[in-house]
Amino acid sequence: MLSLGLEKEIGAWDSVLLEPLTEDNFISNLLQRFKRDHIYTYIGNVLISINPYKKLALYSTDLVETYVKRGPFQLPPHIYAVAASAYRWLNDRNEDQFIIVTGESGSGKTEAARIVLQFLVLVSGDNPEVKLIKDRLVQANTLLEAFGNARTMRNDNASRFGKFLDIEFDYKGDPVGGYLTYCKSNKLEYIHLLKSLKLQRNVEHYNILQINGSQATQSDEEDRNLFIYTKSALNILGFSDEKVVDIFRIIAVVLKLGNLQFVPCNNIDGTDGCVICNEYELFEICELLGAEHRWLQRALTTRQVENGILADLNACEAAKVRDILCRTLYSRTFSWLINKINELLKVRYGKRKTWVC
Ligand SMILES: Nc1ncnc2c1ncn2[C@@H]1O[C@H](COP(=O)(O)OP(=O)(O)OP(=O)(O)O)[C@@H](O)[C@H]1O
Repeated sequence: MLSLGLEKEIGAWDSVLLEPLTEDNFISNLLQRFKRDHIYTYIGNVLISINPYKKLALYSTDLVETYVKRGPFQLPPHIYAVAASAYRWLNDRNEDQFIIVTGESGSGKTEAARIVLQFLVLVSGDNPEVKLIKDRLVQANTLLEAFGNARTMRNDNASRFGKFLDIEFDYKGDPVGGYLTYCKSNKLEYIHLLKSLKLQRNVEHYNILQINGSQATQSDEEDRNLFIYTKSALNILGFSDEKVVDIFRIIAVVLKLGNLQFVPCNNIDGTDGCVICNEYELFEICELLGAEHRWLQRALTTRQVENGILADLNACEAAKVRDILCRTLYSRTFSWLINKINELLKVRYGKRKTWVC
């Protein structure tokens, strides 16, 4: 069994016990503990977690069991203690539970929510029906990250939306379904972020790997695995192969649309117009969409001024139209995906209580 290392514990587990309780003492207690890899500290019944940005031996099945058996504050602060306490209240007192995870970008919220979900998977029942629901909850989370997270300056896996995962339980404390709600933020709308979407890296690197095979770097390998993982999550959630291909086709269209470049040109009548300088991309997009080339070209470079009369867009306007099309395609695909996931997670029979994370 993983040692709890109680003898190595340092500082105050609970900040409210600090004497005197000043900001300086509070920070230096957190720092002292963090230096010894004690990333968790309580402040009353709130858990403070400091991102270690490295793998620590803090999570295991044995430790889950230990925290399930013991009450809060009997063991060092841990996210398992929070999850165990919520699970206990849910079962023993039949009360709905909320776990609110908050912090700045890169502070470890996504990771914390994932650890809580893993905890739930380990402590709840194992009959085939429950197992199926648990698999779906975990895969739903994987898909949300793949489609809704992107690499930013601060975080390789930054969420571009806020989310509520509502898990519903039966009277035995086993999950019977769930419901995902996401708050679309502007972050998901910014087109330049599409360039760093995790899925893009996956799709791109997967293609590169297909061609280059053995020359894969470690990060290519990682991206390839993520791509395969995402694909298998879609399959586990019950998306048909045909639907999976459709989803990746739309992602490819969005990425290729983003590559289109418009160069200014002058029309005979003296007005500004533009042409697409990398037309091969447009041909590929049309092939993926099953659309006719001249129609898409017209839609991107002109606008209707009156019934049947078209006016050319300048290069800047055309780029805006391209971006709006990308954004709309991506955000509708994302909403469609969430709706499909929710259909799959829907409770089939009477629920008893709720846990929201
Ligand atoms: N408990 C942890 N142990 C080890 N590494 C961690 C832990 N929590 C977070 N990390 C690391 O920090 C990175 C950023 O964490 P995470 O994505 O959870 O942040 P976040 O708060 O959800 O950010 P955002 O708000 O931008 O989505 C993770 O990819 C992981 O590498």
